[in-house]
Amino acid sequence: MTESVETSALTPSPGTSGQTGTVVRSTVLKRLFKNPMGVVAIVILLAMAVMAIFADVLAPFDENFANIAKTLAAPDEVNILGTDSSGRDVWSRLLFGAQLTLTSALLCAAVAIAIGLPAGLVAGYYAGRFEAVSNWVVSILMSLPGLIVLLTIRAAFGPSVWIAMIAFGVLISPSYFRLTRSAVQSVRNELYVDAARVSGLSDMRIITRHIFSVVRAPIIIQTAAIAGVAIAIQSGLEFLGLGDPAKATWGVMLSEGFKNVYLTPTLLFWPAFAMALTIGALVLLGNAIRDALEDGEKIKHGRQKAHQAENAAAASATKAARKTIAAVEAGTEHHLVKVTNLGVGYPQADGSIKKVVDDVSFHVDRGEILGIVGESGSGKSQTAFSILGLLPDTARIEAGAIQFDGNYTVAPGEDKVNQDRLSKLRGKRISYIPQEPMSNLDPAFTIGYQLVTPMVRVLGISKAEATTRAMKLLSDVGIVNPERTFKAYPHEVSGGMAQRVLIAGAISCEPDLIIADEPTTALDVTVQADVLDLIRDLQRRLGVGVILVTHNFGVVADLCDRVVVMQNGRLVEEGPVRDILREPKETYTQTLLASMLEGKEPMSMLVPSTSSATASSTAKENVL
Ligand SMILES: Nc1ncnc2c1ncn2[C@@H]1O[C@H](COP(=O)(O)OP(=O)(O)OP(=O)(O)O)[C@@H](O)[C@H]1O
Repeated sequence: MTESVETSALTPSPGTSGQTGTVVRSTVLKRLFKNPMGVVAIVILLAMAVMAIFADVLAPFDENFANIAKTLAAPDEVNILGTDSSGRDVWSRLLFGAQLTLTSALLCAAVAIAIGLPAGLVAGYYAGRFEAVSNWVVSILMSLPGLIVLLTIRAAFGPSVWIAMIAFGVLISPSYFRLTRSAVQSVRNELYVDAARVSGLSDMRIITRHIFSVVRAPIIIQTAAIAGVAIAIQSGLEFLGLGDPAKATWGVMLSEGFKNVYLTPTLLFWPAFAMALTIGALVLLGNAIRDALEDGEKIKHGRQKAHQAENAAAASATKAARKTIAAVEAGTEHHLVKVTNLGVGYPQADGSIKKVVDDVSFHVDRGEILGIVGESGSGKSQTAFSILGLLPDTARIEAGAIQFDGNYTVAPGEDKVNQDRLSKLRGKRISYIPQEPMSNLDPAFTIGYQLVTPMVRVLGISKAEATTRAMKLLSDVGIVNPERTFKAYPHEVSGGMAQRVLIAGAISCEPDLIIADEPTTALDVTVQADVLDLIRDLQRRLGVGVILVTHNFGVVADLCDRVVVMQNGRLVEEGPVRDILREPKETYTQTLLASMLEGKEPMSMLVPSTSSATASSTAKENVL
């Protein structure tokens, strides 16, 4: 779990799950170095850092060494950038200025992080009183006029750049607080955080290990921006003459340069140039990090570049293939759906492909219910989504073909589901019953509206006609009071009713194929049987083909004609349900069957029952 959490923090794309955080971190760095913008920014910042660190060695003079015999001098071999109005070497002051300006900017960011980050983490995670109090403090800090506060502090403590930057760090800390708090709020109820809690991890460990990883990336980006702002603010104050004249900072140099702008404009140019370069590099670095973290896109582009030549050849082959895609393999046209050697994969950050469906073949005919069964993660939904054309953008069809009613939706050689072809079928000839009824109904519209609109659009019937039809459909799916449900909003009906509504929606446009993805998982056991009966009944009446995705062999036994068993993305066994239930050939199928609730003895019987064996075998026979 830790790995996936770390991964998700750095690479929001789902396509990276399953990798270790280390792999992802190293690829983020790799991508950063591949980005010219990032490289330029890093080179500039490194150069500035070297200037600052080795100022004592690199500077030919002390920052305040003044040669009054040589004021406002033009550049020569001794003073390579000339001298200022007091005869001080501009190059030496620039170097010492880099030291002070950069470290004080970092101090400002460090103070802001030290206050804003932990407060944001705790407020976001615990909410409640701490969050309320922090919000108050943050509101007060944000309402303070920053410049006036800094001027007051300067008046009270003198012209110390350190004190000014610490104060500015405090003033700017709400930006870190708010950033962190919102990021934490968005994940604190995620299942993996709950799982970490349930597994007994302490709050501190959950926050530092699971939650902190979510804010790490935005904090880095924010810090690049804040450091730039700190340099600008600090220089601004010094430019106004509020800095310590005894210290060489870029702001102080700017102020002095301005006084002599007509005599020696370069005095103003050099510190301004150094500042612009540094702030620009910080902004570029922030952008480059952000781009490097936008994993999915980058992987896509990276792969596109890496395979440009390959793709060009493939594209022309695909074009040629497209012209001839109309003809599916002879003798297979009658199948409603035929999936042939399907492979689905996700490109990973390290350039590899994570195969989630591998060499899967099956077919579904009209009037038939095919069950796809397998444990969680076996690739059932990915197979169903390939047929529906609902795979995420990052997914690639690695191999094989899919045909619907005698035409390819994914022709051999194509690496994406053809959305042009699918959009003509989806919602019209192919419909979908999802797993989570509630989250698939829009809470902003009534159920009636959500049923009527697609019918008007797809079937081209009038609104009145669609309304009558919707009422009938609601009654067909067993809703007792169709009028009331029609007018209700999704939150006003139960989960079972919502699933019935979705089933009504799925059959409303008279499809040829219904794909139901775990249609009963989110429902109460008492409602599950009703919904399964309803699907069976509708399928018989309407003669549609159904693909039922489930992890439950009991559902398969109840409903399906044939079954496909999947494990780790591969097809393990296929056949008529009766045969598979009676004589499963593969060990995996036997294990799945054994895990069915029916046919099992209670695990902890208080009184051993001699009749349990008989009862369990009777239960299994009932299933069969
Ligand atoms: N966007 C994605 N990027 C990378 N891998 C993914 C993505 N979506 C799914 N997977 C992976 O594909 C594999 C198969 O997932 P799929 O959803 O098909 O499983 P399933 O058998 O339907 O399981 P469940 O019953 O839990 O939904 C899993 O290992 C999953 O992690």
